[in-house]
Amino acid sequence: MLMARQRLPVPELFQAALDGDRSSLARLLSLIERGDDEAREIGRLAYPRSGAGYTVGLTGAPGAGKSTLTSSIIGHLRSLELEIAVLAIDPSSPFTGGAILGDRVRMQDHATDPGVFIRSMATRGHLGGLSLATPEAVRALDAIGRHWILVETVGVGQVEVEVAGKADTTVVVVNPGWGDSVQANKAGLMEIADVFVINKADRKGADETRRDLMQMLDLSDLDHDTWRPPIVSTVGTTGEGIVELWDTVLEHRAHVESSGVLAERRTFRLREELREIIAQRLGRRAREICTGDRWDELTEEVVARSTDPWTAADEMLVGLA
Ligand SMILES: Nc1nc2c(ncn2[C@@H]2O[C@H](COP(=O)(O)OP(=O)(O)OP(=O)(O)O)[C@@H](O)[C@H]2O)c(=O)[nH]1
Repeated sequence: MLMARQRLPVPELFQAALDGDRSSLARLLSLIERGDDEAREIGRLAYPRSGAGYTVGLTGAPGAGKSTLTSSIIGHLRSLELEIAVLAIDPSSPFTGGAILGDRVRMQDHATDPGVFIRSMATRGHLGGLSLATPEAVRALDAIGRHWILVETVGVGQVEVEVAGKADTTVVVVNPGWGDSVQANKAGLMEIADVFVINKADRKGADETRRDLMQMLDLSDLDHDTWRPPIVSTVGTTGEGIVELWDTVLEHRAHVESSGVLAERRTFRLREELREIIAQRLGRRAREICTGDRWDELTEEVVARSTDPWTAADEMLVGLA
């Protein structure tokens, strides 16, 4: 049965996922992660069916408690009888699927609940891959009817912040005494945060952290006229503050929907994605045309200084048309 499913053509796999088959959905996401022709085929099938879903990004330094919080959020949404999908993105890891999930024991609490779909995605060695694979995976989940999609990214580096910042609502998780762990990218986190969470609020220093954040928001030159990121305190391990956190996410959603900010953000993101698709295709074309006799000759001419790299590139680029 498993082998048969592995070999199913994409349209049938997609239909099986639409009919609720979880392993077909998992397989679709693996193909998306791989990023070859089948991924594009899935993209074409998913796109017209997507659009109703809403993504909530969760990011923060390793160990900030993202998985614990995600698990509590899942519990809350399930108590409201909502279905949910979680994508755990790890840009720095070459591992995928089960490898990371194995560590996410807390999330495993929900592993047998059909209303919850959890999946890890990694770079598979090419960093650019995730920037295209993540929105594609979100659309596939959206298309099969998961309308709440949580995207958790591990880490606070540039790539993680970029991936997290592409959600409809972005939640940045910090801890008491957070300063040092995220020093390198405080500005980046400030820029993407729609909601701040001080998790581990049971530890000392939570009040100072709140004051720090308030001060940073006061000093920030970001446009907070219509929405100033609220700060919510949580204790992920007990679930304290989770309802307030979720209500704040809902408030933010209502704000971006009614103000037109959501439509603007989505248009911007799609434009960026389109640019990225074109850049990747042009990159591939470039590799294709940079072979053969004329390429070898031109390289030699550049080495011999009988021509310069720019003139040589101009000649090769004629082949791109
Ligand atoms: N005291 C306290 N501990 C917490 C709280 N939330 C999470 N923890 C603990 O913090 C540790 C890290 O939590 P995780 O949820 O694994 O953190 P994470 O951010 O997902 O970590 P990575 O996946 O490694 O990035 C675990 O031992 C949790 O039990 C909290 O509110 N208070």
